[in-house]
Amino acid sequence: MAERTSRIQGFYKLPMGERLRTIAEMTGLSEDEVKTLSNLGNLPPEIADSMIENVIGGMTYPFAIATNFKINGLDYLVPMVIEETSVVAAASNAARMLRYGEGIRAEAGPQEMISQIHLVNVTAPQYKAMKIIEAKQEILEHAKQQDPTLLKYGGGPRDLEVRVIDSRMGPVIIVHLIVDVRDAMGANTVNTMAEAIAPMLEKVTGGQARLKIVSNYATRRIVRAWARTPADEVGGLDVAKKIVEASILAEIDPYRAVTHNKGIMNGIIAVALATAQDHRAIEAGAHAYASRTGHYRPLSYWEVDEHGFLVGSIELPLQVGIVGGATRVHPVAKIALKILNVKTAKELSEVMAAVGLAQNLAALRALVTEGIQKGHMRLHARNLAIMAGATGDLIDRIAEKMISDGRIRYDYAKELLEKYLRGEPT
Ligand SMILES: CC(C)(COP(=O)([O-])OP(=O)([O-])OC[C@H]1O[C@@H](n2cnc3c(N)ncnc32)[C@H](O)[C@@H]1OP(=O)([O-])[O-])[C@@H](O)C(=O)NCCC(=O)NCCSC(=O)C[C@@](C)(O)CC(=O)[O-]
Ligand SMILES: NC(=O)C1=CN([C@@H]2O[C@H](COP(=O)(O)OP(=O)(O)OC[C@H]3O[C@@H](n4cnc5c(N)ncnc54)[C@H](OP(=O)(O)O)[C@@H]3O)[C@@H](O)[C@H]2O)C=CC1
Repeated sequence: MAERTSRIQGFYKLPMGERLRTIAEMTGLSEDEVKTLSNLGNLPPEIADSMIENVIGGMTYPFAIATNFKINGLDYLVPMVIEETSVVAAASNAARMLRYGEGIRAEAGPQEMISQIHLVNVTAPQYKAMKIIEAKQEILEHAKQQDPTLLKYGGGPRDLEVRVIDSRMGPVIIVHLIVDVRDAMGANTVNTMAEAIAPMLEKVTGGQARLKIVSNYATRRIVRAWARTPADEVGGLDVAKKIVEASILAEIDPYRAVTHNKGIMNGIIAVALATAQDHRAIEAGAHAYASRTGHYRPLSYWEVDEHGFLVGSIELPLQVGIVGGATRVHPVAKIALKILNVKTAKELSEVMAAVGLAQNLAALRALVTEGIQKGHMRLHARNLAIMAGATGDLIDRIAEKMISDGRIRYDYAKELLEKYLRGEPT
């Protein structure tokens, strides 16, 4: 085995196969392990090697379709990529409960991103803030020139906002460039514009521009979804009221709110992965929004209305695109968008918010009725059987036996496997 060291100068310059061999030799990977790792699945090697750096192989997650979604009166087949059992089943389950009327309603506002330009060493910052406002049209015009394609699609810079913030290094000026990015996630677009206008801002203020970068706190890209369904769809008024109690717990206790929101993100991130979105940006923005009052809150609420219907609503920022980033590079993301059949980034964000709301309902309903483990662990039983070493039809036999015995555990899966292999009765 070659010496194990992390200092590998010029590793990135090696061809992908050589990088893999280098790592395999250093870490003692077997031939089988090398073969598994080098399988890029449905990603062509040249794409894999250019999407990120130092690539040595691929890792495939399952690609699934959540069924039953009716959003704004339209049926959607929702692609999901995720490693967690029961998320897709749960989304489909709740989507079925929310098909009443037009199904889940969803509405996103303009697709505006914020880019920040951070100015330091500005003398008389309050006055200079006014001078920036005075030069606004000229600055926006310059920003516009950076992206003719975006202008062609009706997007482009919309506004400039200026704040003076006190800090431990004295006052700093933060300029927000607001850009309608149309169907792109928009980070690259607005970063280019921010860098282009920074010298103008330096000239106007006499200060120095430091950071010029998108803000992932995408408060100008809010999406809302809401749904109303007869209580019978979720198991009756008693269940509906318990779902409301669970929702209230998330409102008063951040320890619960974080898990409540995690359940929402199960659905949103699964769609984000299937369509190759920047899911870190989505997560960061969503959790910041959940804390906007200074207190971490749930992103969704459940209530019972005056007719005894269960009603739910969700509001969060979503920064997603159907062009740009990896969305048109990854062949599977392109297929996902085709299956989803969304025409704009706005529509994609509406679908994602609706999925988040349904995902949340499925989890809360399970939590206030049979508990999460029953449905989740039933579906997880096959994973445990595989982890224990089962193959072929033994996977289902072991999973079913664990479910019927109510003992869905790894040690029991192992015990059953050994018994089956020895031909003993179980
Ligand atoms: C798991 C279910 C759906 C079973 O639920 P069930 O009542 O046994 O399902 P069912 O057999 O009555 O089927 C109802 C529908 O569910 C779907 N469905 C049902 N089974 C499948 C399956 N195998 N594969 C795909 N889809 C499935 C399917 O759409 C089906 O409709 P149909 O097609 O028959 O007309 C239910 O128990 C459930 O919704 N559980 C919630 C599970 C969940 O939320 N999992 C997320 C992971 S846990 C977590 O990370 C988040 C959490 C929970 O901590 C968040 C929080 O605390 O808020
Ligand atoms: N903090 C963050 O979130 C950061 C994220 N990123 C990354 O940035 C990427 C996303 O940036 P993004 O700007 O979307 O990517 P791209 O630059 O790849 O795509 C946007 C470009 O697509 C072109 N375009 C074509 N059709 C349209 C349309 N209908 N609507 C809008 N634009 C259109 C535009 O011009 P043209 O064709 O002229 O390019 C536009 O500038 C992601 O990979 C993300 O991970 C990068 C830095 C920081």
